[in-house]
Amino acid sequence: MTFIHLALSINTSHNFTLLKHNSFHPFSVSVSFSFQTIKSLRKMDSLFVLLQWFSTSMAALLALAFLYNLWVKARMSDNKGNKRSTKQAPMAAGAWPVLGHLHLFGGSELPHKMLAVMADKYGPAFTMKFGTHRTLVVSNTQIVKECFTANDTHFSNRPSTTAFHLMTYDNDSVAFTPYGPFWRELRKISTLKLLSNHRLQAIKDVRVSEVNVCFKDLYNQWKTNQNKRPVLVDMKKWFEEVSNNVVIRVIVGKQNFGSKIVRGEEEAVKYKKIMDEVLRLAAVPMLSDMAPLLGWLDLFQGHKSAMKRNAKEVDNMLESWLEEHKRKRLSGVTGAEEEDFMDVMLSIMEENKFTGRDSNTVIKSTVLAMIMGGTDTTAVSLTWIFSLLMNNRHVLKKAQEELDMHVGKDRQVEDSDLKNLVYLNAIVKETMRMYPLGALLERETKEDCEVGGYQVRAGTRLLVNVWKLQRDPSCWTDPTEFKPERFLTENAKIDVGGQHFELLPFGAGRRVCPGVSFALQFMNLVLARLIHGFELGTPMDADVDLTESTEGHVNHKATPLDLLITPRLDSKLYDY
Ligand code: HEM
Repeated sequence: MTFIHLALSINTSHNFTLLKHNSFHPFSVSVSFSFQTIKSLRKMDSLFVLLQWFSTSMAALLALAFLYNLWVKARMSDNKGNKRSTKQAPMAAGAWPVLGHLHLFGGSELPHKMLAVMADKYGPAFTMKFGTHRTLVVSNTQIVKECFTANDTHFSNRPSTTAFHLMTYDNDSVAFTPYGPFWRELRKISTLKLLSNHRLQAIKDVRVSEVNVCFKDLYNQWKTNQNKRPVLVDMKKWFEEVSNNVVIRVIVGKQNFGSKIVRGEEEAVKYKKIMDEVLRLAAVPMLSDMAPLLGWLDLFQGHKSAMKRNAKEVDNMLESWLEEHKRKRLSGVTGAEEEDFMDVMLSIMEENKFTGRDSNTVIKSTVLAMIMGGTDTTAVSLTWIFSLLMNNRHVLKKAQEELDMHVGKDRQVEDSDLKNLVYLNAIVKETMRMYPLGALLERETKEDCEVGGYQVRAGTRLLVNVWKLQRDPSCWTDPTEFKPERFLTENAKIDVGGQHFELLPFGAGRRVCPGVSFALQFMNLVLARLIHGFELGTPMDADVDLTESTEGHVNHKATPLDLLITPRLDSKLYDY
């Protein structure tokens, strides 16, 4: 009401001023005409009704304009009332209706490399349209820092896809559920009960024993090799095997599971088949995810029904593991020291039910998120580490010297040695700098915010070009060269935990990867054991092909990594 009154008084006095001062002005003709018209109308009965109608309409209009103005002002200022920019980040040229810039992708060029070239043209923050999704692409340390510090709560949702929705219980999953109390609780449980340094220490023996199984197997491959010459090993497969051994053991308690995949045991082989299918289908581009208008075309490809079929198999597998765990708990077989992550989740869910959520689904989704987060990622990273080492033999030699100095040649490397192996640690960081698995990090804004001086509207997707960031010449000297030494000298203080925005292989902010310590501890142990215990070579001493693959969600090496392996320690040390 107050606004209407205010508007009314402004309206009246304004008209009056006009009438008074414009008598001889060219405008005065019309103004005095209106004045005269109103005068004569006053004589008619309807004059007051008309005047009332006119002023009420004007008042309503002005009130609306006033409210609109307030709303615009509110959009233009943040929670603290500071003025927000109205500037929009530049939009890349070449967007098509419906598809946006999607048509530019899908060729042989890797998306992160294409976006890096575009950033050189449009700047460190620019906008694109992926189908109907407006997306802000950022690739500069300062701007990325703004996203994950001042604006972190805004950017704390991760967009899902049809594949993840159908196959990974995304709404109940720590990896995809929207930021909020449920996510916070799941994240706390996963961190405290599986991924914290304390928990990693507690399950150290289990982890190391699973690594040992694979090393024993590697040694036996050489031992049974004719004439005990170097044996050629498919290292990509071997890394998958060892990472599955460790992750499946600590999460669902199954021993030597990854090794059984190779030996052909039914359950392990079935698991591998199902998980490979999840990864394959998750990499299939679905039009409905980008341009809902064209979503009907997905029907012709049949991927959606394949996803549903596979989701059923994933669920059956997890359900049978859950039933096994419940039976064991009922029979009292599980002691506290033998508890795996699924056991821990079961006991937590017995006491702490999430309202409106099915406990079994929450357990299955969390277990699946940990398996998916922990296996492929570490195996692919190890493949990159060894590929780079084979192409930089001086680095390999220096790492072996560090091991010989700290560990000697009379015993195997232990978990406790890792903290002293600074050069090895630098090799891992340098590899993750050059070949980040998540070359593009994706998030979504929940609210309007400002990034790099540009207005970002709620619902906009954020794409951080980690690959470009980690090769930025203003942050890194000789950025395209493999130089682990940089992490011992000029970049010694930079780590991978998400606090240094020029190096983000595990992401940043609230949704940073919770498995950083788990992954580093595991990868450093495998790296140390392998280069300490074996001489490594390539067939014909050739360089390893470093082509990155355009398929899938992680940035992996396109071709196999076959290495020649020969033990370098006394044979009695291989009886792990
Ligand atoms: C070399 C190994 C690994 C790499 C490079 C990696 C990388 C990443 C990245 C880039 C993200 C997204 C972070 C963000 O949005 O800011 C992520 C999320 C996640 N990772 Fe990892 N990861 C690795 C190992 C692991 C392991 C070992 C686990 C668990 C056993 C794990 C579990 C997860 C989970 C659950 C999330 C989702 C977190 C959330 O949304 O709250 N990751 N990881």
